[in-house]
Amino acid sequence: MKAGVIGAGAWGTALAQLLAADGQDVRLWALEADVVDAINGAHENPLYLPGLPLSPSIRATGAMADLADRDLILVVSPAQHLRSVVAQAPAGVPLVLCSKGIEAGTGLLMSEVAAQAQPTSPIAVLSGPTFAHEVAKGLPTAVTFACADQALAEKLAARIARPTFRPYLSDDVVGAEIGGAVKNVLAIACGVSEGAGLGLNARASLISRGFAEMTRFGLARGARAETLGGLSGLGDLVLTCSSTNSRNFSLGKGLGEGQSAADLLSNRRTVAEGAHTAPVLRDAARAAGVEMPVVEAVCALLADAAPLAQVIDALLARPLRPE
Ligand SMILES: NC(=O)C1=CN([C@@H]2O[C@H](COP(=O)(O)OP(=O)(O)OC[C@H]3O[C@@H](n4cnc5c(N)ncnc54)[C@H](O)[C@@H]3O)[C@@H](O)[C@H]2O)C=CC1
Ligand SMILES: O=C(CO)COP(=O)(O)O
Repeated sequence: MKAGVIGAGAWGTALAQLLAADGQDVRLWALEADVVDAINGAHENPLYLPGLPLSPSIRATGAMADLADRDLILVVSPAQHLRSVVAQAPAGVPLVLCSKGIEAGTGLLMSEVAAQAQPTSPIAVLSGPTFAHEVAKGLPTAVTFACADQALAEKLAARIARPTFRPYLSDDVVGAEIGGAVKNVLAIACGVSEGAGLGLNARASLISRGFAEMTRFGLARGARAETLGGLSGLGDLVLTCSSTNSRNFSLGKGLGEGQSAADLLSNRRTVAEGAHTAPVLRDAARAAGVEMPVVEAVCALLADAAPLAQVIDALLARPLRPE
């Protein structure tokens, strides 16, 4: 069994550790040479997953050609870089997409991007409530594992499942992807609420009304309601909207405390996917005639286009309507 992982950020490193925990040969492609050296030398990733000893059976590389002998590849780059890394991956090898987002410029989901970049590679999606550091420590975790081909899904999920890591199978690839992409934007909204001291009632309302937005958008794009209400939708929404362990929630918290989006987004090493997804999602929703007022509010704050008090007042002053 020869798995490869593309992307040695927090999540790619955690997934490599999960796969290698029983001594399996895992090859991990990293962008940064110092990350390659640290993983191969000291068996750690101080840049993206500090403080966690990694299995010596993970071999890091900076050369995509070193993944040529892999029979399964997990793609874990930031969403906006998925096209370029998948284009460099070996052709025809099953790809498990673990990035969460929508491509700027095209409005495509990650599976659609990957299908364009590697048309001969079978594609699956792994998504759900998964803080990287918890998975790397072996804490219990469940995810949605979606693939149009259910026989392949069973085979691949069995390769990835571990005693504390439980994939649930689905054939709703679009649903799994939309949940993961939209919840990042809603997590920014919940962070804003926290930073501005709006209280727990406000947060619960944002989660519920945000879930209504996710459902409306997902159904319009062909997702199934039960997928959106599952691990990759509601499950991940609840996780990411509740903790400063989430980069998206933390970004929102900064906004809610009055910091500017420009300052919060400049020079960050780690990715807050919701900031990239928000404007693309807003445009896609508008084009589809789907109302997403919470997403619109997040976009206004990210663009530093309106004062926080005005954005909050506008959300609360919307016309009364049936739930
Ligand atoms: N961290 C987490 O707990 C989870 C993250 N994810 C998703 O995984 C994806 C990757 O996130 P993380 O591993 O957290 O990243 P991270 O924020 O820990 O690290 C940033 C990553 O971006 C890479 N990068 C920067 N510029 C790049 C370029 N030009 N081309 C390719 N890669 C580049 C860096 O090498 C690094 O691997 C995101 O879509 C995220 O939403 C999904 C589930 C959990
Ligand atoms: O996707 C995640 C957990 O499932 C990680 O969330 P953040 O990217 O907001 O840290």
